[in-house]
Amino acid sequence: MDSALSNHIHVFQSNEPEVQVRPKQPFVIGVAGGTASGKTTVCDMIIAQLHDQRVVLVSQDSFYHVLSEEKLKQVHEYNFDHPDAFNTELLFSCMEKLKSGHAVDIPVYDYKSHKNHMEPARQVNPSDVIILEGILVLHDPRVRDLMNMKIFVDTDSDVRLARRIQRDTVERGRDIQSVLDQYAKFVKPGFDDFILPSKKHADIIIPRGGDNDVAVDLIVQHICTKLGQHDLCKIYPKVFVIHSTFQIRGMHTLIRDVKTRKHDFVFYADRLIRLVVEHGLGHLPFTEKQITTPTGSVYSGVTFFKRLCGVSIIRSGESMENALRACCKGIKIGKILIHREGNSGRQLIYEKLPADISGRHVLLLDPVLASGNSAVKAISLLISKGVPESNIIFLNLIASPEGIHVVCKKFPKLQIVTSEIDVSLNTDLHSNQHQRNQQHISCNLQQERIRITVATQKTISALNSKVPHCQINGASETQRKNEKLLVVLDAGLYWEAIRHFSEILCNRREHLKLLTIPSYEIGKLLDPAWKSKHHTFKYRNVQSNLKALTLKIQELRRRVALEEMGNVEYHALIRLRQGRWHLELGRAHLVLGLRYRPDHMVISFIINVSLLVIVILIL
Ligand SMILES: Nc1ncnc2c1ncn2[C@@H]1O[C@H](COP(=O)(O)OP(=O)(O)O)[C@@H](O)[C@H]1O
Ligand SMILES: Nc1ccn([C@@H]2O[C@H](COP(=O)(O)O)[C@@H](O)[C@H]2O)c(=O)n1
Repeated sequence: MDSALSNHIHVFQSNEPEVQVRPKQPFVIGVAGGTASGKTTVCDMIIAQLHDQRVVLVSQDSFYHVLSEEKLKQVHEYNFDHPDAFNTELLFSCMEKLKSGHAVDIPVYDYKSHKNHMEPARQVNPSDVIILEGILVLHDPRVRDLMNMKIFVDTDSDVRLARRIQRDTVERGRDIQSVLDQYAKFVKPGFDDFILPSKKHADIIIPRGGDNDVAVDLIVQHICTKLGQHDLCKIYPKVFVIHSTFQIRGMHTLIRDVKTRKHDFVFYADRLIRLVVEHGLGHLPFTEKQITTPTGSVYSGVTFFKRLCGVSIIRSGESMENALRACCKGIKIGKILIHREGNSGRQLIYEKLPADISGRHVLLLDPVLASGNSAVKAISLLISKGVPESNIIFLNLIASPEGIHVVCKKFPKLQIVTSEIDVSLNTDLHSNQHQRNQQHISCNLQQERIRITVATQKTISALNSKVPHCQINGASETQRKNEKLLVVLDAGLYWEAIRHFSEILCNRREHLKLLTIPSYEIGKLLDPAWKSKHHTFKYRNVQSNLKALTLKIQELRRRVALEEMGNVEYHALIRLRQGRWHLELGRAHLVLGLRYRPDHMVISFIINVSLLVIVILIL
């Protein structure tokens, strides 16, 4: 160690206990690149964007060896672009101290005098983010290993030379000739021999340096995510965030982008969901197992825990079901529907859970954990059904810090697996961004359902006017039931609507009931107990040569058997375009009826025509 320099670069202990001073490790970023590539400019941009974090910048230049008077006299012969020009031992020890939460004093380098300014030295305090910048910061493996993120600023050499001439003549007291001589003799060879080869260690290469604000934005977002996750994962050891890579950040960027098209959104959301599900499965218990391979050797492995089930929080949770099914063949999936009342109130509307759920590990599915209120309601329900808290793994794509606090404080043994903790969900949980996230997550299901729901609501209100109120016990009760029914229908739970609200539904006119709630037959498959005496249409009457329709019914049966209740193309089944109403419904019914039940249809057709004639005659 240079004695002159080490006198002035010292490391000191904080007086307070370590854990109180720095409860977490700082995030260390190394920024390397050729001379005048824009390293300092990129660092300044990162620091400006990380305005709410404590960031310190350390320059490798501060660790140039102190030159003897003799060397200073021949300074134009000195190679400042060789690794040996730096006191890397001291640099390493300072960075190590900073990383472990200790403050250090570092001198400020003066390029005009080629000296480290001893007085005053710069005190660098431990911070959330430490950026180490310099031409050769990626050269030494020990220094590299201290870094959480390694960046290489890659700028064209002609541009760098031009900048260097300008900068060194204006700011560093050099003339053009000396800059060019130094460049040819030391700077360029140093770049080729040491700086450029260190590029391979970089995690991120930024072409065009400070001009590349997209790269800087991505880096800042990544750092913010890491910083947010550090805190929460430390406070709550049962919170697991899947390892963030630029692939994952890229997918998150896409699913948040308002310009992303629906099918791209679904594709990337599905990819992320799959990663979360796979990660979540890794948190399940296992038992050790030895097997014999085809070559006769014994392999000591593990076997998965088999008593599992999924539970999705309707509606967005359903968008995670396919990923779970793809990973766990034949897994049972239950459902919980929670209705929001005001900002914090939640009402449980509907639940369908495996009867033996108390003996299973439960993967609770909801892509967005925002306020945590719905999650708390759903988890409380699972616990009331006998599921131990520690047997629940809550899987989501995006979690807000607030949601994590709410859930983890109430259920400290429950595990949360998420792909990202998003602080922006905190600021306004009911903001447009949040709503967009929610809509995005479930858009593939929702768009379908909204159309069906609007149509169904119209039908229900149209039908209500036709149902004599005396058939139901009291108008207010009817209203309440209708309201509940609409929520259930809104969730696409048609068979459940039929099962629980049969007294409202069974008095509807036949064809409208059939056409607006075509899942009736599926409901029957699920629960043969419900029967309507008014109902006449039977899909089993469909002629066997109508292959397409038969295949569709088989497909529906298969999906019902798998308990896959969402996303069924009901309209396609009845050959009706979605979003169409009265006329097309009537026409579709007439066509279907005439084809499959001509006897019935002809009679009702005659009755209708007769009624029409009577009305015309009266008028
Ligand atoms: N994108 C840019 N466009 C124009 N000039 C730039 C740009 N980035 C940096 N510079 C200039 O180039 C010189 C070197 O930039 P700097 O960020 O200090 O590079 P380094 O830290 O890699 O030596 C400075 O004078 C700076 O103002
Ligand atoms: N006394 C010195 C020390 C260093 N240099 C040159 O500075 C370059 C590194 O600084 P950047 O800001 O350009 O990254 C390096 O290439 C050295 O040649 C110097 O000229 N004099």
